[in-house]
Amino acid sequence: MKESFFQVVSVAEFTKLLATFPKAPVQERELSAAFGMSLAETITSRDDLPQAHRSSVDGYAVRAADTFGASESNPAYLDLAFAVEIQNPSDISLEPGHCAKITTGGCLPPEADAVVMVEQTQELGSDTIEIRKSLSPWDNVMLRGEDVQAGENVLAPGTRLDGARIGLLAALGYSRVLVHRHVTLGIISTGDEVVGIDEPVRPGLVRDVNSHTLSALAVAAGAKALRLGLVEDNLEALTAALKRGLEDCDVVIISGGSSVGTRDHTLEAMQSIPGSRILAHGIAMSPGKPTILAAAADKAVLGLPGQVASAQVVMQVLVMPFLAHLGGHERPFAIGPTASVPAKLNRNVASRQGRTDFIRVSLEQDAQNQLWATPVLGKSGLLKTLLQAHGLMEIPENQEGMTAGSQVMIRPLI
Ligand SMILES: Nc1nc2c(c(=O)[nH]1)N[C@H]1C(S)=C(S)[C@@H](COP(=O)(O)OP(=O)(O)OC[C@H]3O[C@@H](n4cnc5c(N)ncnc54)[C@H](O)[C@@H]3O)O[C@H]1N2
Ligand code: MOO
Repeated sequence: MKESFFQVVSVAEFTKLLATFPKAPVQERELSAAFGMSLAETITSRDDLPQAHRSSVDGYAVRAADTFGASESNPAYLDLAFAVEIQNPSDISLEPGHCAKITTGGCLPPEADAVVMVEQTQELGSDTIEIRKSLSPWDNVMLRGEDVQAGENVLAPGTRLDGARIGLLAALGYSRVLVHRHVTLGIISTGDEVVGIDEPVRPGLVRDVNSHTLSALAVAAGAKALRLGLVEDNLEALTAALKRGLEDCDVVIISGGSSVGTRDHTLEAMQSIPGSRILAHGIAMSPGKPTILAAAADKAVLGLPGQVASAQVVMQVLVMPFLAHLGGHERPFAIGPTASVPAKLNRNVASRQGRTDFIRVSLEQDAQNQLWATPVLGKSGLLKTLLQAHGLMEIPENQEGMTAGSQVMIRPLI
């Protein structure tokens, strides 16, 4: 007789186990190739950014006090002293009653403390400028050090390099950075009935959905995905595929065969790897109960349920944050790849205590911009529920369902 699930853990315990796996090694990379990766060093600014007070408009640098009270009907008149060249800051001080022509990004001359936009001025001859606007000190000026001050620690290890942070590193002159290298996830699909997506099917055969959805989601989590092929329900074949996968990848997922049926060999294949340890066989969650976690040396092997919706939910809730953790991201399990959105539940949902439920929900906005979540209930072997759902609502294990009207947080599906 087959064993039943014997090491069922809570979602929180499973997450803790995932967090024990070491982050990917550190490598130096061109900034242009580091987007989405996780920083492995502290970035300290060598300079003030901007390095000087810079104009944020095209116009005239002035002493703000010279414009006080100026308006369309009562303009101020200033003498044009000189024009500032954008690449060569002027060291000539701006005298009272004078202004200097300046372009966007130009450095303010000494004693100037504001810039009036050209649209609010009129040239009167070649050396007198009519100013029709009263300015406050530092109007239209990007102050020296306003972005970053010299010596400031601007980015911490674990920071994900998004567009804004790539821009900051470029501005600070970091053409190469230390990051955690990409994590490679290998995916094995198992099952005698599972065939390649180019194959014809008949009743009894299904095309391999899981390795395609899981690899797409791995890429969305910042990892590289390697589909390691289809393996029949055979322990030797599955063990051999897993061994090969562990040579080439940081993590291996086996999709299918994780339950306790006569043809479920995932657990045994994991146990066949010398020195491996089964850390969990079963999670107190739905869908996704038949999920397995093993450690082979310091690499993780995950057995995911074969059911298409279950595999995707486990991937989104647990494996994608895990890939982010391995990739070096800070707090990957707390934040996850995407933020949750608040919504109101529009009907009661039952749930069993002692198990975390991830309910698929569709979202709709009403005329008052209130987001309403409707549970999409259905079988985990069908694709339909995920096609109709926009997100997942978590019902914690200590709760017996949720009542209509409750404020809930929805984790968007990716
Ligand atoms: N006695 C029990 N039986 C089952 C339990 C249980 O607690 N006790 N849990 C059920 C739940 S929940 C799930 S989920 C499934 C998971 O089973 P496996 O992980 O062993 O998956 P398989 O049996 O291999 O496949 C299940 C189902 O999914 C289809 N499948 C598999 N791989 C793919 C793929 N790559 N692409 C598309 N579809 C795939 C497969 O044909 C099966 O229909 O266990 C229950 N049983
Ligand atoms: O736990 Mo299964 O993964 O519900 O379909």
